Amino acid sequence: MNTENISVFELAGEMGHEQVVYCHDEYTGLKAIIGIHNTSLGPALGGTRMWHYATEQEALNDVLRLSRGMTFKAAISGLNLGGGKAVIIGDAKALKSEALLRRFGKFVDSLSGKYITAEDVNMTTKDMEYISMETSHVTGLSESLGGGGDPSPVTAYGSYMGMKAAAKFAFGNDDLKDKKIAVQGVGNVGTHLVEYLVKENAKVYITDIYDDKLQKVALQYGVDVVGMDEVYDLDMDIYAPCALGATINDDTLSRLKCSVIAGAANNQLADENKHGLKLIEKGITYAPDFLINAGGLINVGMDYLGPYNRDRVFEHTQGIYDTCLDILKDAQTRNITAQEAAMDAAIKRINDAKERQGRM
Ligand SMILES: NC(=O)c1ccc[n+]([C@@H]2O[C@H](COP(=O)([O-])OP(=O)(O)OC[C@H]3O[C@@H](n4cnc5c(N)ncnc54)[C@H](O)[C@@H]3O)[C@@H](O)[C@H]2O)c1
Repeated sequence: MNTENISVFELAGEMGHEQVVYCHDEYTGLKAIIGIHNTSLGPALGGTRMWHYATEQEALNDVLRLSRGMTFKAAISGLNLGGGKAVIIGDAKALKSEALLRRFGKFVDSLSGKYITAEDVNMTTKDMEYISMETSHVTGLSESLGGGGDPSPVTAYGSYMGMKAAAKFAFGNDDLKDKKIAVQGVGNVGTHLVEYLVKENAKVYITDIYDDKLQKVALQYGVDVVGMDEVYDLDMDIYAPCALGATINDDTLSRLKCSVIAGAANNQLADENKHGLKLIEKGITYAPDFLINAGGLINVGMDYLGPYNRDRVFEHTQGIYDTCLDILKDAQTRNITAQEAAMDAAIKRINDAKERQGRM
């Protein structure tokens, strides 16, 4: 969609946003936009991203797109939370300061809990600490401050659960022993995922941009390294994208020989509809990304709703297995893509809440 000449109201109307808040502070140089997409299920939770956007329009598009995504992720995860997100415009290295973050915290506070912030790209747990000096509507604080800490192990666990459910659907059982699995990206999430897979005696292959990371993980877990492009031609049962989005596209779909795709990366399908349908045509079972990578959100969400308990977080995240299996069966019955079935389930939960509130 060309959004250049569209007003904020038109854009928000088209995407279903409730509120868009512009935050400005001359002294600290703060320019931020908070997007509150939907609060039917609860307060809108989503991280703050700091990015050097080329234009304000680009920042607006990003915050609207990301906050909308959070609504569906929270809904499908069974959390009583809505979807929101914030962007701070500017180069984090040059502009980020305690004063700017605290000023931003005051803006978050002015929304009285309708929006809850957390970490995202170019933000750290330390930054969350500064924000928390001005508002209690922040989550993702470090463990030393009583927060849930690093969400990546939980995201990896949820992705692992989603992968097992997809395996059950595709192969008739969820045992990953001897399954050939390629993990693309051994960063925070990918490395934890490798650990789960190795424990189950899967045959794991890894790839990454950075050779040092690859060697370290290969040595630690005894797994094989494959080339960054070679991974798409690998003779494998399961492909687990844990690096970038849009790796399922026209090019890779003509090469992938796997039976299952299940990984943590966001927006894996370059074109949700076109490539979702192509996956059905090729007989590849696809575990919807926003469903199976929701462990991180579950971690920060349960941290905010409190009291935080790591065991409860993992228990809730385990539920991704059943949800994923239900979604895959539903998609098959209705002959629609898994992504579409997952979206329908999320929308249904939101509409049920609206109905209870007399808003439908
Ligand atoms: N961290 C979380 O809790 C979380 C939650 C939800 C979704 N995700 C998504 O999961 C993915 C991984 O997150 P992360 O926190 O592990 O990030 P990360 O930055 O720690 O790891 C990503 C890894 O992918 C590698 N990589 C980048 N491009 C690559 C390529 N073309 N081929 C192979 N490797 C490549 C990077 O070198 C890095 O090691 C991201 O898409 C992220 O948006 C993460």
